[in-house]
Amino acid sequence: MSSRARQRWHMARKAINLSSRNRKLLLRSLSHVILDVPDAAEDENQVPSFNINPKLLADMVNGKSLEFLNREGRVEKLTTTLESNLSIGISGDEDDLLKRKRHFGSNTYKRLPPKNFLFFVLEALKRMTSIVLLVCALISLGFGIYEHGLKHGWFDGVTNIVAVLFVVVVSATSSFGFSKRLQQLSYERTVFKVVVVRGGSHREVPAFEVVVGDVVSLQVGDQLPADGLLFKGFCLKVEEFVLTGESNTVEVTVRDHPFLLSGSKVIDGYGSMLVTSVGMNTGWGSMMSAMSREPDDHTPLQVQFHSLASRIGKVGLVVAMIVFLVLFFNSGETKLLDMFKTIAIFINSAIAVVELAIPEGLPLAVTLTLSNFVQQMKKENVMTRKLSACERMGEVATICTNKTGTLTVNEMKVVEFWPGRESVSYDDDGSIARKALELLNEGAILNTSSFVRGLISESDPEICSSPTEKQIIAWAVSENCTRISEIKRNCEVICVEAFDSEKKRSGVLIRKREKKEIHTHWKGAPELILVMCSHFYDKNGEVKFMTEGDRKQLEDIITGMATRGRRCIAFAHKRVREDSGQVCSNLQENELTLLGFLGLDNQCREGVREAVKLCEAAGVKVIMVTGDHVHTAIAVAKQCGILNPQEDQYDGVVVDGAKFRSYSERERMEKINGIKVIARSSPDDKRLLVKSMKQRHSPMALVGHGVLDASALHEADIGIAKGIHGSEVAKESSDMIILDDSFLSVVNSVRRGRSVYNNIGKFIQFQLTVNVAAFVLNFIAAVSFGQVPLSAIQLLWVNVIVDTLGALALAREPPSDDLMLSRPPVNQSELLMDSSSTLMWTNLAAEVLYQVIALLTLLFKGTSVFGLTENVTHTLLFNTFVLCQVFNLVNVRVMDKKKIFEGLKKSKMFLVLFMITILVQVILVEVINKVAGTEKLDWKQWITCISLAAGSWVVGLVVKWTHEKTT
Ligand SMILES: Nc1ncnc2c1ncn2[C@@H]1O[C@H](COP(=O)(O)OP(=O)(O)OP(=O)(O)O)[C@@H](O)[C@H]1O
Ligand SMILES: [Ca+2]
Repeated sequence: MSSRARQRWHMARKAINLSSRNRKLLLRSLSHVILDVPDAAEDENQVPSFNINPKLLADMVNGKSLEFLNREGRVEKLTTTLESNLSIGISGDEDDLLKRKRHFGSNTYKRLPPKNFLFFVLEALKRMTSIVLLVCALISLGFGIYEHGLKHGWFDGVTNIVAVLFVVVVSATSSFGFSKRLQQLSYERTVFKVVVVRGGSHREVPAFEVVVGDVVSLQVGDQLPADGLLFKGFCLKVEEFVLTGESNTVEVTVRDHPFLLSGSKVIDGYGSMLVTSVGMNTGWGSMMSAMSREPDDHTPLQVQFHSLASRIGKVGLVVAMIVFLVLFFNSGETKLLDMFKTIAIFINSAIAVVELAIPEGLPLAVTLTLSNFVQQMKKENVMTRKLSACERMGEVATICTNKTGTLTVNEMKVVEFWPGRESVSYDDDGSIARKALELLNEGAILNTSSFVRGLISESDPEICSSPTEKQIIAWAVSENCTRISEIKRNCEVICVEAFDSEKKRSGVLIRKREKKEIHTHWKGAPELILVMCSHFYDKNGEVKFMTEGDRKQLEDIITGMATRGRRCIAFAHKRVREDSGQVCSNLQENELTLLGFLGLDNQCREGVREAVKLCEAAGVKVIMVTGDHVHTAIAVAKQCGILNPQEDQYDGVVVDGAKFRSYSERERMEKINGIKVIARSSPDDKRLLVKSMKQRHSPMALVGHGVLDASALHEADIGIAKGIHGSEVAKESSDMIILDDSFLSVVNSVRRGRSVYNNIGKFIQFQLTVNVAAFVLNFIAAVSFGQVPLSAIQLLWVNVIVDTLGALALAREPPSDDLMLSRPPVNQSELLMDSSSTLMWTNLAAEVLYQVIALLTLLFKGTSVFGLTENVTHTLLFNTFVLCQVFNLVNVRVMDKKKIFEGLKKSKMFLVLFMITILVQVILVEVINKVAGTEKLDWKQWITCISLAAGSWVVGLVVKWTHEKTT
């Protein structure tokens, strides 16, 4: 026996032994028992893996019990108990992770089982129209059997029932598919990554893989993946998640308040935590579990169409009743038996009228289109978090975007260095004063919230941080040969003020271990740093007092750099006297010495200029909201084509954030139209911008990334977070995430959003043409002949084409390029009413008119003029009707273009469905005549049908041509 087989045999024997001891286990399936055993076997050998009860740990953090923590010997002791290490984390190998998951559980939460298909079928069955139709179909079945006996009488009744069930299944499928999509979205919404330290190196892992004992690095904007204890941190503030759903800001400190709750958000500072409970042991986990049922996120269009479909259905019912009554009172039957016979036929007609009238296809088409949108967008680097965003994207009239990484590439480059008043070019002999440069490097390395991923490689470390900080550190390392580990070894960080877009600067307080000195380092937007300085280092390394003249000169340097499009960062420093042992905890903000400026170049992304142009053509305004200097903003805006080369700061197109904030509400509303760039903005400006836009009822999309952008993202019509450099908090408040951070993806989703409306418009046109044409035809036929001309199975087939094939074929139509050209954004409230839909309505009316006339002529004249039998006439009618719809589908696909075959080759789905429909139609007419109630047609008759159907193309062309001439 191989060792593996022996092992399994061994396990199985153990299992049986075990289960015979424990009767309960036997009740479970055997495979389950066998799988369970390895734990038991292992547990027997190395009894309890961790000497602590997960429940107690959970209670400690939830109850914030310092007492318990102290009893357990604080974080240090707990770390040992949890077999972790505060500096190198857990080992993170498979066995270790498995052991932790077994004892403490994994960081996932139980989800309620999703609603199954049957649920939706029952839902659909419960609708009034379905019930009425089903009852009618049953009655018609009863009459059929009564009249013709079981053998011959069941057919029509059963076909009717199938037709009703078909309607039910279609609407259930669409709701089911939609609920699955929502579930997928709600799952994707909860997935995020965190940085953990395992085996001594930083790694990014999905939050649900975090285990108890993990050391997690926390930065501004992170979401806490689990409950835990802070053991190292600076000015860490979190917005705490409370079970009631409220949130409040809490300062977390290592000594007095180290408790961190899962689901909270870091809004300031940074730190590291030790994970103590995960998954269902946390308050967040149990809440998420309770909420895991898919949210009710129906989009406006869906709501609109659901109610439209059910309203039409009800109207259909009423009309059917009228048809029935008219027929009944006109029939003049007196004998009871005959009366029943007639009723049965009338009921069949009534069902036909209603079935064709209900556009179940509408909600289905919307659902399919939206699903398709989400899928396609994912391929194009956009993750949809809220389904309604798909539609709203098509309405967007303004896109407010930041600059760095979105309009520009994610990478920056240090291209200018000004120690003091002179710039340094690297071709120089490197005669920069050592002292100042050393301090600057120190500031660059320590005054940051970045961390090095993996093991530190001194020459080329992989730094995780914002593009700015990444570049600054890379510059210090490569140009100045700074050794990160050496600096970190020599200095201890005492206090930190982390960078955020509001403060626009960051600072640290460090203690030099050897020299016993304390230093303050600041870096940030140069104007802000300059005002804190009283001295400066000049190029030769001398500290000089900053006269007004010097200050002016330095300001000019800053403006000059900005005009060249650089992001400028100033560095300043101060040595603070070591007060004997006294803990120094605040950063000094005056009398600093300026160390120098760095200028970072940030090129525009490829294609941004074209994308901005495209937006302009599409009537979408682009506003750049950046934290950068006014001149930097102008330079970059000109590069991207947001500003014309002549436009200037003084034209009202560019405003300073401070000025924008100071406007009164009215002023802001007046000016907002002209604004194209907001510079030196704070996150609050974005909120003000969103608010004003909302007041103007102009739908807007906002791109954001920082933690402070969250509320603006939330309030914007469409909040778009950046995938790479966006904080978790920003992502959480967004409707969409651009995974590649690129502005091009935003523009692309506008195009896709428009195609959602476009495709739905096409489908409405198609579906309503069939509905109305069939309805009118059947109504007239029923009233004049007492019977609809189509047999039950023919009706069923027509309904299949109408409700599903059309939706399937049109929902996947790729967006055409001209969706963005010379077309204003869609206006939701005017949907189906605005100018672009006039064509749709005219088209619809013309098609219906043509079809009804053609078909009625066939119906009324078929027998009398052409001498056809009644059955051949009806087959001709049926065939022409179906072919008309298929031809019209081709016509509708391109809506307003005259070249109806353009791009047809690319629409694979469309072609396949087109072929299938025609094939089935041929089979119905030529092969299964008996079942379908048709008569074989000769080639002349086929040509007649096809020519009549092709008439719908002619009608379409005429309408499009007239539309073009009149507009
Ligand atoms: N890590 C940092 N440390 C210190 N100062 C910074 C840092 N990053 C940026 N700054 C300074 O703060 C200013 C604003 O930067 P911020 O990152 O807030 O811009 P933003 O609002 O995100 O704009 P955008 O992303 O459009 O460029 C910059 O011009 C720069 O001078
Ligand atoms: Ca229908």
